[in-house]
Amino acid sequence: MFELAAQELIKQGYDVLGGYMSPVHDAYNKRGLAPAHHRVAMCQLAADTSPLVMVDSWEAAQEQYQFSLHVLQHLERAVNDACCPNDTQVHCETGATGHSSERLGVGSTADTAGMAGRKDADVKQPRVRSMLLCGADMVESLTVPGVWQPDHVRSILQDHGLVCIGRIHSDVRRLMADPASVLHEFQHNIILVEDPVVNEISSTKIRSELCKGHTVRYLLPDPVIDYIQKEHLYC
Ligand SMILES: Nc1ncnc2c1ncn2[C@@H]1O[C@H](COP(=O)(O)OP(=O)(O)OP(=O)(O)O)[C@@H](O)[C@H]1O
Ligand SMILES: NC(=O)c1ccc[n+]([C@@H]2O[C@H](COP(=O)(O)O)[C@@H](O)[C@H]2O)c1
Repeated sequence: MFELAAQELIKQGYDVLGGYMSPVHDAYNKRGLAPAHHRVAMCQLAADTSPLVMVDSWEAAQEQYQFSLHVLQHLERAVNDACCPNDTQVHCETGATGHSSERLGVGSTADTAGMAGRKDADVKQPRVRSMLLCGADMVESLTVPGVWQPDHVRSILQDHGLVCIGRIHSDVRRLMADPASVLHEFQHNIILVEDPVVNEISSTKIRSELCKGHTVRYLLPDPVIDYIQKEHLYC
């Protein structure tokens, strides 16, 4: 997901600093999830060899569940504080065609955005913006009543933006074409990326295969598989 997102953003003229995986808080209570400290450790192992992807354990470490908007806000603050002190930052408006002066972090609530960046006290640095990276099923969920708070959806779309990786069974283009939809209103802030190699990988399916004792080799990085076996997760 991160590689596809970064490739598309760079093609569109963005300056991508990196991607963050942010494992969800245990209080999200999604069935089948391992405890957060194990998910943070597995994400770290998966990101270890990536020059792009990092892990942010802030969300998982909070006292209660955090909404995705607040995770994006935290990430943006943390990256900007680390990249450049306040007095060396400038806000950049994004033009319709050129984003080259904008620096981005991409966040995926996978149970995601990024940073690197030069620090030059003498030069005004553009502010980094965090974006939500997710699959098309999650973008669809933004329009399902009761799942997300409408003001959060507006802020995510307006202030941050979305990178959406296509998933079969999810038709985001159709939703975006509906003039009544918030996705239509903010379509200029939604970047759709089609995976050239369609994959139906789902974390629920992987957990289910693990539970049956079946192989998941090549679906997960080897160090993550080793960790799952060592910690006896998902069985
Ligand atoms: N194969 C995939 N293609 C595109 N996006 C994906 C894919 N798998 C996961 N994602 C996205 O990654 C994010 C985190 O997904 P999550 O960990 O909930 O896994 P999931 O596979 O969507 O879960 P489930 O098995 O419950 O559907 C979501 O935004 C989801 O849409
Ligand atoms: N209101 C919200 O901020 C909101 C609602 C639903 C899911 N999410 C996030 O989406 C991610 C994936 O959730 P699911 O695995 O349930 O699709 C999680 O990180 C979760 O926190 C956020």
